[in-house]
Amino acid sequence: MVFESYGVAETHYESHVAATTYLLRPIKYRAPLQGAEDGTSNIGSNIHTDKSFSTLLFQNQINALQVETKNGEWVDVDVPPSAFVFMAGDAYEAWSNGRIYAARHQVLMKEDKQRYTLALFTFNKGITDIPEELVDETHPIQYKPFDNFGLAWYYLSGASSMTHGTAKPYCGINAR
Ligand SMILES: O=C(O)CCC(=O)C(=O)O
Ligand SMILES: [Fe+2]
Repeated sequence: MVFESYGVAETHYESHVAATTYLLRPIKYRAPLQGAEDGTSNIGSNIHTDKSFSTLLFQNQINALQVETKNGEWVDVDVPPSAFVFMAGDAYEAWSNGRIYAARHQVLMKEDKQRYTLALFTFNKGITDIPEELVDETHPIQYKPFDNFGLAWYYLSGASSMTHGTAKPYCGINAR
């Protein structure tokens, strides 16, 4: 759908799918500790952006995900029972030449119940080029061709902020 809406399905979708690899991660979050005083026992996952191309989330009907909007407001994501959450990762942001935003998010546990999430991450193998169709006068090129796993290792090595996006620092043009 996204590739179609940008008019790059014919030229880029097949090669994209051929280069896609998947990682399924089941996650268990414990309920907040009762009586804990440090105020952090409800943190299920710290603020981050995903290092994947895309992420699909399915949860056991316990809401806890919060996403930051572009203007810095944190919103609770109320996920209907049989719905999935689709998130764009740093690689999607770079591939789309910054048109798609990899939102920061976190997991804050509120209910006194365990939470389970199935997270399906997609990553691109090899070097990902920025489609030339997504570069024009109003969208000058912002990212260099990049290696999605290289981006993830860059983050894990501690070379960039743990709480902000990794696309700009890893493969941004004029990155600081
Ligand atoms: O459990 C969730 O809802 C989010 C998990 C997450 O952000 C992640 O694994 O990257
Ligand atoms: Fe995430």
